[in-house]
Amino acid sequence: MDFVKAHACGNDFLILEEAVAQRRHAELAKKLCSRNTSIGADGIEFLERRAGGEFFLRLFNADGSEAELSGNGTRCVAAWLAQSEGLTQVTLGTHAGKRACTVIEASDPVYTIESEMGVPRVMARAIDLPGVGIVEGAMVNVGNPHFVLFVHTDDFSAHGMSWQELGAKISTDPMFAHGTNVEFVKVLSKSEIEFRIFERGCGPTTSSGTGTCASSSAAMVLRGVDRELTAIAQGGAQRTVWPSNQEVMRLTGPAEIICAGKVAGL
Ligand SMILES: N[C@@H](CCC[C@H](N)C(=O)O)C(=O)O
Repeated sequence: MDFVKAHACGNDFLILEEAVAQRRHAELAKKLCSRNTSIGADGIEFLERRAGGEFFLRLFNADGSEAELSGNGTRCVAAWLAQSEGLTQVTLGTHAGKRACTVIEASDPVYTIESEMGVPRVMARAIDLPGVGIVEGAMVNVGNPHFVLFVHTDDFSAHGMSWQELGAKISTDPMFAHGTNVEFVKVLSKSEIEFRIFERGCGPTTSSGTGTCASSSAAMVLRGVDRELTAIAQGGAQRTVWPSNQEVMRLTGPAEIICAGKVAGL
């Protein structure tokens, strides 16, 4: 079975052709994303080639759960199609709708790509978390679900817990029927935020495309920061542009093709 591995600011993905999955998506994700016993990744993008040259992506997290989309994963696939097929503009279907990607700089194997990420929906919300109490934040939908908290601590801790510990609790709390991604956001200035990510289905990651959009849109709507932002995660910075609440957000960041190979025994 052929695979490609790519990453965007350390958020890493395997890319497999949908045709090889044969309904084993969840099983393959759990197996191949394992970092000690297989290739290792935060998720798998299954790339389906449809009639008329259209593409469709199904994203499975490392725990085998299926998500609506990934921002970084989508960009990794766009980078792969740029490298392997010379496509500099590509629209990729996802369960959250189509995402148009444009290569704005190619320095193989690193591609800088701008993606249209849909219209974020931001709703301020306080949740009552068992054993923790009331947690103020925002539910944000950018195609997939996010809960964004604003923090002021140096280490992104909140409510007396590390962000990893609190992120795990929020991500799996039953009030989120389908689970949620969680971001801990610090506003550094009108034009810059820094954040940490606890991802539904894989835990802490060094970057997230949808997490970048969720954190940025929450900061724009609820903290009045600029509509063009630099959003810094542990794996690097991405840029977001959101002219108004009704418009599509654009996300720009890198994606790097790491390797391609064959999985033994499959
Ligand atoms: N890292 C991704 C998001 C992947 C999906 C997420 N874990 C979910 O379950 O919604 C990104 O870059 O957006």
